[in-house]
Amino acid sequence: MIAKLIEKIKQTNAPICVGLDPLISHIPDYILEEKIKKYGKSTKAIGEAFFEFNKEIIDKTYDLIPSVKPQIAMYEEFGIEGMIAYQKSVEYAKEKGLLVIGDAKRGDIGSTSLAYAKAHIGVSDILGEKIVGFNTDFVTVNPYLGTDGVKPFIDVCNSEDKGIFVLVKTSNPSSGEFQDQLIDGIPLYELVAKKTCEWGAMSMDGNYSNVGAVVGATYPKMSAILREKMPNTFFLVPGYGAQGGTAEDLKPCFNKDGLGAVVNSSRGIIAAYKQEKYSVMEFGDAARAAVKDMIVDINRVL
Ligand SMILES: O=c1ccn([C@@H]2O[C@H](COP(=O)(O)O)[C@@H](O)[C@H]2O)c(=O)[nH]1
Repeated sequence: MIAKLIEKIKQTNAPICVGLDPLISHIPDYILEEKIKKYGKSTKAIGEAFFEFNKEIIDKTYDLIPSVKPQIAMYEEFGIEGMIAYQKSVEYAKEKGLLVIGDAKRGDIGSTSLAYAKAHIGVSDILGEKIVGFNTDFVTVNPYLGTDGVKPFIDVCNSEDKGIFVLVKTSNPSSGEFQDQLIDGIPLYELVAKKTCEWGAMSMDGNYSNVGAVVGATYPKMSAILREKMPNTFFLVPGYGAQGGTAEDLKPCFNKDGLGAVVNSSRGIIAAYKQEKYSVMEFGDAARAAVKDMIVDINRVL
């Protein structure tokens, strides 16, 4: 699957994914009011509003980008109706030819991880009938439980041609609390990186592995170390834009061939219409313009 992502990045010349992280405060009033009129102040209204919002963002950007990354938490907040909006958004993005990275940060004991892997990137068997759950192309994985918590995801990557991104060095301010702790003189994030490379060797897809790494844009010195230690690992890089990561900060995430990373921006794209020059009706056009700016900004440093 990573080879497909790389192919689409080359086609679009855009190593980016648009984060579909809707919040009620992102939804234009005219959409929210229409849904509330129809369904009342309910989770159904929010789910419908989220899908309409995402659909417009996808319609206005799909020809420019290789991928989207819906953040499942934003949908889970609204229970079943939120999850329906998640699934509909995943399906719609795929219909438009986009690859979908489900940001769910799953991971548990082996048997439970297998269920998560099947739910997000795999297939399940119902009395001989094969069915898919969310059917995303990639899912983010929390490695805290170790190899038996990650291996089921790798098995599913291999059987279904899918991919995962393992949390290695996250973008948030407190990420160092655990991730930077030294163990025998080596920071934990480097140990996780080493393990991720070992896991990656079990699922190579061309020059890169289907087992990628989440590496935050906000720690460029650490990204440089990781890039050197993980030459065959593709990075999913959050933290650009709203969290302060700049194009210069992203540079170390890429290999010399200009590949090796896909950069996420969520609020920076989907809430771009909040700038003064746009009206609320133009939220899709604002997202398109923000994507174009992001592509130029990143290509400038590659
Ligand atoms: O280290 C991490 C891992 C995941 N994320 C997720 O990426 C987006 C970032 O959103 P922005 O609005 O572009 O800041 C969000 O879904 C996070 O949960 C991350 O930020 N850092």
